[in-house]
Amino acid sequence: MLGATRRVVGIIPRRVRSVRQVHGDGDGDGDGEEALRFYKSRGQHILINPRILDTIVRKSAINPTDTVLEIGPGTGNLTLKLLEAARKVVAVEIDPRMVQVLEKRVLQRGLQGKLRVMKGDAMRTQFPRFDIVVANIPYGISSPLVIKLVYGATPFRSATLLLQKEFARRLLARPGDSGFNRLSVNVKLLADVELVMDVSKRDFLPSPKVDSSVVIIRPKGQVPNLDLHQWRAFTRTCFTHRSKTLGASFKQKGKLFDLFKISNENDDSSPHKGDDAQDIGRFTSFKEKILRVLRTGGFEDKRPFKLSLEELLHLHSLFNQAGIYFDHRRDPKCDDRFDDEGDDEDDKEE
Ligand SMILES: C[S@@+](CC[C@H](N)C(=O)[O-])C[C@H]1O[C@@H](n2cnc3c(N)ncnc32)[C@H](O)[C@@H]1O
Repeated sequence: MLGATRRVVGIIPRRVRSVRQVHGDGDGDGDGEEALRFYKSRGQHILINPRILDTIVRKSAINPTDTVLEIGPGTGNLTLKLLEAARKVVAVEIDPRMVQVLEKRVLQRGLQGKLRVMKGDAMRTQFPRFDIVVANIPYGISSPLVIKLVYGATPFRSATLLLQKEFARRLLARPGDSGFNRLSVNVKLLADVELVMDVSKRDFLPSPKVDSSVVIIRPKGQVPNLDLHQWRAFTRTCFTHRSKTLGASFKQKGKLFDLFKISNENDDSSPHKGDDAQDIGRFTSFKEKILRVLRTGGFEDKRPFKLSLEELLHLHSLFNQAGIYFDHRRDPKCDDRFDDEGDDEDDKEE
């Protein structure tokens, strides 16, 4: 949307030089240095501090044999450094204007043989094989993108990501921390996250309203033996109201009914399936079964954001042992659904 954009060139003359530096060769010959409009709606905040760019590349520990996946290369400030360090860079960019500038700059350096540009939405793109991810991503897709990487089918060594600071804190949060939510626990199940550094809003052009942080996500060597769809549906149910007790959360009629339907669908042997009167009776005993599981495990009075990963895994297995499921889709190979993990109902209220 045009109203949401910010035309940097022209408004702030002092910055014109910087804008040329971010998307041209900076020699002032006008070659590839035409004014670019940066779209806020696309998260177009270009990282212009060379010290931060160098640190990101150094901390990523790129091997010369690596294929690096970069999401949102923009005008290529990071891409050029990645191309020097890696065997190959696969860059996924949605904005054709950015692709044009990027390809021109890469050509000028003679590095085009190492770059593969995939034009399109990273959330709709099937990533090819890669060893590591290094990216200053558009913040609007942080949550689904992190889940797409961590829960995706492609094994990788690490993902160095520049993220909104608050979002990064959620990835780093521990049980009991105010930021600990469904995203934190889902990422924690499969990966370790390390904070590299905080980055000021002044290091971008145009400056965003928020500060940023660089983190490194490293997939764990061992993946727990459980159906990840079931797990993610389970954490969605638990964290809808992060600070309510699980007893109160699971007593909500809508939630109970959804679970009843899912568990009922899974129980093909039920002799009373489809019988209304029997269904009411079965719904009541289903509710009691849920509460029994919570009580037996000592979870009824616990709040999800205070539970450790191990405790949540234990509760999940207790539910499954009792025949209670959270998602009717049972195909663990199906990994194409990456909904937003961060927004539980309590977050929306904040
Ligand atoms: C924060 S800028 C980063 C630019 C550059 N990597 C840098 O560090 O300066 C984000 C980039 O992601 C692109 N982008 C936004 N949404 C995208 C999406 N869904 N898929 C792929 N690229 C996207 C934007 O066009 C923009 O170039």
